[in-house]
Amino acid sequence: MENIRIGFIGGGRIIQALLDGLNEADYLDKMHIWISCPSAEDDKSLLKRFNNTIHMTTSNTVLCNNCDIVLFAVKAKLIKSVCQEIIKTVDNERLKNILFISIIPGLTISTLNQWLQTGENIVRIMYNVNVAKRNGSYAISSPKTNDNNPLQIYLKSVFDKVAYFAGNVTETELDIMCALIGSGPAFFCTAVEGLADGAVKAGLSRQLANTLAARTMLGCADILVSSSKHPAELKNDISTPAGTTIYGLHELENKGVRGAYMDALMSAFNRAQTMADQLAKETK
Ligand SMILES: NC(=O)C1=CN([C@@H]2O[C@H](COP(=O)(O)OP(=O)(O)OC[C@H]3O[C@@H](n4cnc5c(N)ncnc54)[C@H](OP(=O)(O)O)[C@@H]3O)[C@@H](O)[C@H]2O)C=CC1
Ligand SMILES: O=C(O)[C@@H]1CCC=N1
Repeated sequence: MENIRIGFIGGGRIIQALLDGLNEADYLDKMHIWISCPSAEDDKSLLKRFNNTIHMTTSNTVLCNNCDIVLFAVKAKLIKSVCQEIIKTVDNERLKNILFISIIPGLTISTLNQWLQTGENIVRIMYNVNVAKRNGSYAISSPKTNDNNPLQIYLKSVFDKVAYFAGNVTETELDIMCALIGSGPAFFCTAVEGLADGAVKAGLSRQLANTLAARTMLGCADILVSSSKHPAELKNDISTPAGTTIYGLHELENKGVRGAYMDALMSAFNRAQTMADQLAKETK
């Protein structure tokens, strides 16, 4: 297992978050990691940042020829051309031995399979930027035939170092999780930013307001995760009758904050499904 080589096609923000987390787990130097991206030749900042523990190339073909697991981490609009490039340039037998992973929202295993034509060696994963601090969440969607695949077992052991495993789920559930865990950090950031802005308006310094808003969210999440308390219970514990909190909560209800979060989740989920449909049409 220790000799398994993982390649990332695309080395952007979500891959760097994963590498940060694995580095913090003291695991990066025990792995064999390749990254391919157009800027690999000119930009050595990732090599520096990870102490040359990774290999970088501009060639997706070189990466596929050197890796057992290949994870697609490019923008959705590029994925078809990347797959076409790979099937043209990499030997067919080699392609069949690779476990392909996609973290691209919506993109289904069936669409990827039509482009790659390598059988059932395709798995979808969704995870989030929180892996950078080993506090991520992830889920897998894969054909049953991959359950005992040593490459998938190894991949899971890697993600387990930096993220909570939400389970083996259907592809629709993975799209819901894309909205909840993938986009969720951005949704929470808007709450942190709004609360901090309010504190600044009331007179607190920007730095203190940002730090305290974020730390308040962190502490609250810790209680909810460790106690399995319902969020409404914690909210009720905090709300003194005729006190400050219930006045603030009334404002949030007047502005429809819960409906706004529900709409945000549904909109992100629907977007993943629309992207899936658009990508599926590209196979025709
Ligand atoms: N950001 C997030 O929180 C999450 C993102 N995702 C998904 O992951 C994917 C990547 O997202 P993210 O990391 O944020 O995006 P970024 O824009 O940060 O990174 C994209 C990467 O793709 C590389 N790239 C561009 N063209 C090619 C090519 N032809 N071959 C190989 N690599 C290429 C870029 O390289 P260069 O810089 O050299 O151009 C860059 O390293 C997206 O599909 C996104 O939806 C999924 C879950 C969470
Ligand atoms: O915004 C996006 O499309 C990606 C997927 C989840 C988080 N970022």
